Amino acid sequence: MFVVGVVDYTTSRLSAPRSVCRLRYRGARFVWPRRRPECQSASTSLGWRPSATLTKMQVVATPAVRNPTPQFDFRSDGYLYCEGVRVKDVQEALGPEFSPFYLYSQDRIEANVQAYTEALVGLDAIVGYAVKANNNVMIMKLVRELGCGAVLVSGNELRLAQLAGFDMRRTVFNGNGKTPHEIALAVQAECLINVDSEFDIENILAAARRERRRARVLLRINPDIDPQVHPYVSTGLATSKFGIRTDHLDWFLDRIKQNEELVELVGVHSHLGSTIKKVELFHDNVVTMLRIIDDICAQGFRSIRFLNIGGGLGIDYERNGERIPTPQELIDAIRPRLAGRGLTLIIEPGRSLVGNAGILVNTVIGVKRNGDKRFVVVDGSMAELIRPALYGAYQFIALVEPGQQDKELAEYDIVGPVCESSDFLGKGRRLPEPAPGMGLVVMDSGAYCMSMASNYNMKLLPAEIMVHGDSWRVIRQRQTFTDLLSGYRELMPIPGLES
Ligand SMILES: Cc1ncc(COP(=O)(O)O)c(C=O)c1O
Ligand SMILES: N[C@@H](CCCC[NH3+])C(=O)O
Repeated sequence: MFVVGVVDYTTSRLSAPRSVCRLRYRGARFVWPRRRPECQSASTSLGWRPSATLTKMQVVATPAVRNPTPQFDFRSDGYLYCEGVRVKDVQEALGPEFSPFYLYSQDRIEANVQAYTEALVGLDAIVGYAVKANNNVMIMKLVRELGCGAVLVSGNELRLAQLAGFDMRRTVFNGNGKTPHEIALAVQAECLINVDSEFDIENILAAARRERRRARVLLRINPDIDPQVHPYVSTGLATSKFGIRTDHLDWFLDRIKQNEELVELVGVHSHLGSTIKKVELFHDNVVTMLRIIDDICAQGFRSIRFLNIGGGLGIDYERNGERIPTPQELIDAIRPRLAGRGLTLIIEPGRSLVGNAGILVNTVIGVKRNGDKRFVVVDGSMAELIRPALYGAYQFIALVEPGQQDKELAEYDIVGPVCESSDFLGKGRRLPEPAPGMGLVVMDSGAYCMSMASNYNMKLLPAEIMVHGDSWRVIRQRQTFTDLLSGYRELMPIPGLES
C-alpha cells in the first residue's frame, strides 16, 4: 500500500503524481469523487483503496491493481496474503537465512486443474501435467491426486513421476534428445513415448527388443505453425529442433510397419510453444493433426487412439487487462473438430496449471542510486528466477508489505546480487521506496522458475512453501552449503560430509 495522492478538502485540491482526478496505475483506475468532497470512502475499482481523514484524504493504492489470482491478494492493511496466510509472517518465521523462498497456493493449483477437467467434460481426455514447469514432488503428487497424468522430458523426471505415484501408462515421455538409457526406462515403465527423430525410433526399437516389451509410440509432428511467442519458447515452426516434418513422415511410418511386433503407433503429438494467447492457434493445430491422422490411417494403421496437442496456454503475467483465454475457451475452440473421431485427447499444460500459483519472496538488501538511475537490490536473482534474464520476461513485482509512507513512488530496476548485468527481476518498476529487510515479491513464479533455478555464484536453491487455508508447510528444504559440496565427498575431507 502506498500513497498516490492527497486530497485536501479544505482547498479541494488533489495533489498527486498526475494532478488529475482520474488516476491510472497499470490499467486500474481510481475515480476521485470530485463532486462529493465530504465522501469518506471514495469509489474505487480494481484494488484502489482510499483512506480518509476529516480534512484530507490520502489516496492510497495497493500494488496488485488487477488481481487475476484471488488466492494472492493485497488487503487493505497493505500486506500480501496467500489464501489465509500473510506472506510477511512466513518471511519473518523463516528468517533472512531462508530468503528468498518460493511460496505456492494449493487452492490455486486445485482451481487451475479443475478449470481443465471441467472444460473437458464429455471428452475422453488426459490432462498431462508438464513436470518441467515445476518438479516439486509434492506438487506432482497433488496434481496426480487431482487426476492428471504427466509429461516427462528426462529420465529423472520419469523416476520422480514414479515416486509421485503416477500411473505410468498415462504419462508421455517426450524430448528431442532422449538417451538410450532414458528410453529403456520409458519402455520398462510403459510410458507413451514420443518419437522425435530417426535415432529416437532406432533406440526405441533396440530397447523394446532388449526389454521384450512392445513400446507404445506417438509421432511428434512439427506442424510449422507460428505460436506468436518469444522465439525461445516457440517449438512448432519448421526451423525448430523439435518434431518430424510432415514431408518426412513416410520414412517413420515404414520403419514402424517393418517392426510392428516391437512398436505400436498409438497416436500423434505436437506442441506449438509456450505462453500462447490465441486459441485459434490450438484450433489450427488440431485441424493439421487430424489431417495427418487421416493420412496415417489411410496407410493401414489401425491403432491410432491418441491426439496429443501439447501444452502452451499462456497466463496473465502483465496484469494489464489483456484477456488471456481460459482452458474452457481453448477446449471450446477445438471440441467441434473432435466430435465423432473416437480419439483420446491429451493436453499437456504446465504454466497454466502452476504458473499463477507461486510467488518468489525476496528480501530487500538496499536501495542504490547511480545518477538518475535507481535500483532495488534484493537477495533473489537470476539464479533463482531466470525468466527475465533469459527472455526479457515480465512478471509483476510488488512489496509484500506497506512501503515507507513518507517516501515517493519512483521507478526502480529490481536486481539481484549475481555478477551479471542480465541479473534483473524487473526493470523500470514503479514502487514506493522499500527499506532494507522488506519483502519484495515476484508474482506468477510457479512455473519455470524454481525448476530452472541454478547454483550460479554458489547460490542455494530456495525452500518451497505450500499454503493451504490458514496454514503453511515446507515442501522442499532450502539447499545447504553441505549439499553443494556433496560432489567432492570422495576427493577431500569436508566436515559433515565424511561418509
Ligand atoms: C512437449 C511439451 N509439452 C508441454 C509443455 C508445457 O507447456 P506450457 O507450460 O506452456 O503449458 C512444453 C513446454 O513448452 C512442451 O515442450
Ligand atoms: N522456460 C520457458 C518455457 C519453456 C517451455 C518448455 N518447452 C519459460 O519460462 O517460459
